[in-house]
Amino acid sequence: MEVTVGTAALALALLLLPVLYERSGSFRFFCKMGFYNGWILLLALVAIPLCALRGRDVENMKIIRGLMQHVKHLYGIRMVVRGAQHFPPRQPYVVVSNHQSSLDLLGMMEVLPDRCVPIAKRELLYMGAVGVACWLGGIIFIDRKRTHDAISVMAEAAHTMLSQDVRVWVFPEGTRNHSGSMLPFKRGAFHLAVQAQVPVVPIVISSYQHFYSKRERRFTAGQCVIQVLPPLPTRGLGPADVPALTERVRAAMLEAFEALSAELRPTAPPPAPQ
Ligand SMILES: CCCCCCCCCCCCCC(=O)SCCNC(=O)CCNC(=O)[C@H](O)C(C)(C)COP(=O)(O)OP(=O)(O)OC[C@H]1O[C@@H](n2cnc3c(N)ncnc32)[C@H](O)[C@@H]1OP(=O)(O)O
Ligand SMILES: CCCCCCCC/C=C\CCCCCCCC(=O)OC[C@@H](O)COP(=O)(O)O
Repeated sequence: MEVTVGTAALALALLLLPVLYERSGSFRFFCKMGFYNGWILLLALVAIPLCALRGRDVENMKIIRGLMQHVKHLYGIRMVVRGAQHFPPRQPYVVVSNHQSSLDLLGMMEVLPDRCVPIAKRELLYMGAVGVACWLGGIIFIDRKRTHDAISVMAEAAHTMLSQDVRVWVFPEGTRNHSGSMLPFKRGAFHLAVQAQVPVVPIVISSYQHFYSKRERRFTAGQCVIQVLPPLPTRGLGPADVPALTERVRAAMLEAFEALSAELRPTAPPPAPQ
């Protein structure tokens, strides 16, 4: 008897889920984000055995990129890449991009150059299969609570970039930023570029505000532009030039971000007839 009541309650709950999904924006938002994380976890489980054949190797980022590229279609996000010709063809460089949300992974995987690894917070390593896949992909981990250690990891990365022909992707805001603008930039990426004497390639991912907002629990289909800006050379620059370089790059990115926001902002609906 108890089992029957339990089964009936479960069946009713399952029947109600689609109704709830249809009616409640918040519920839809949590489902979509939950599925996003769950799907990436599943993809990581697929990636691990494929990547393990090579061991920890930046070439594995091609496998991770390939596995991730369909995810935008599941969410109806149309991605347009502009300025891809700005990527220097055959040399190491440091990519810097704005960081709005974990959805940035989709934009990153859309344009991630070959032999390019992100710098990520150490906590990602502990996310089960995702952490293992990231480790196998050669992602560089830093402990944000230990500035000195983070700086020595970056100094090591400067050597690896040159000796093993590796590119590095950094989110210079240092954390996700939902504000619809850009936080001040931390200087690690720019020290890295100057130490390795390689160019900085800024990438701007347009605002998600018109289709995604964590605060408003809104997540619909939408369009996103990923704009690659012209690279800035660092040859001949030293540590003293880093603050000015950081500000120059941030100003260029902010200008592009605002131009894209204005371009993509949905136009107001025409006034209703009187
Ligand atoms: C299929 C499965 C798929 C799985 C998904 C896979 C994809 C996963 C993708 C994951 C994506 C995940 C994405 C993520 O996880 S994003 C989060 C992690 N990323 C970052 O934090 C990167 C940006 N942060 C920085 O660059 C910071 O500066 C660091 C972390 C380095 C230090 O930060 P901290 O806050 O501790 O200190 P500070 O910035 O106040 O700096 C202190 C002083 O040191 C100077 N300084 C800094 N650096 C260097 C240097 N190298 N050489 C010499 N000096 C250096 C600096 O100028 C300053 O001096 P001054 O200027 O005040 O005099
Ligand atoms: C054994 C433990 C199992 C735990 C399982 C957890 C499963 C999680 C599954 C998938 C997570 C997919 C998203 C991973 C990539 C997110 C990258 C990201 O955006 O990191 C945030 C970081 O840039 C800034 O961090 P904060 O904004 O400072 O915070």
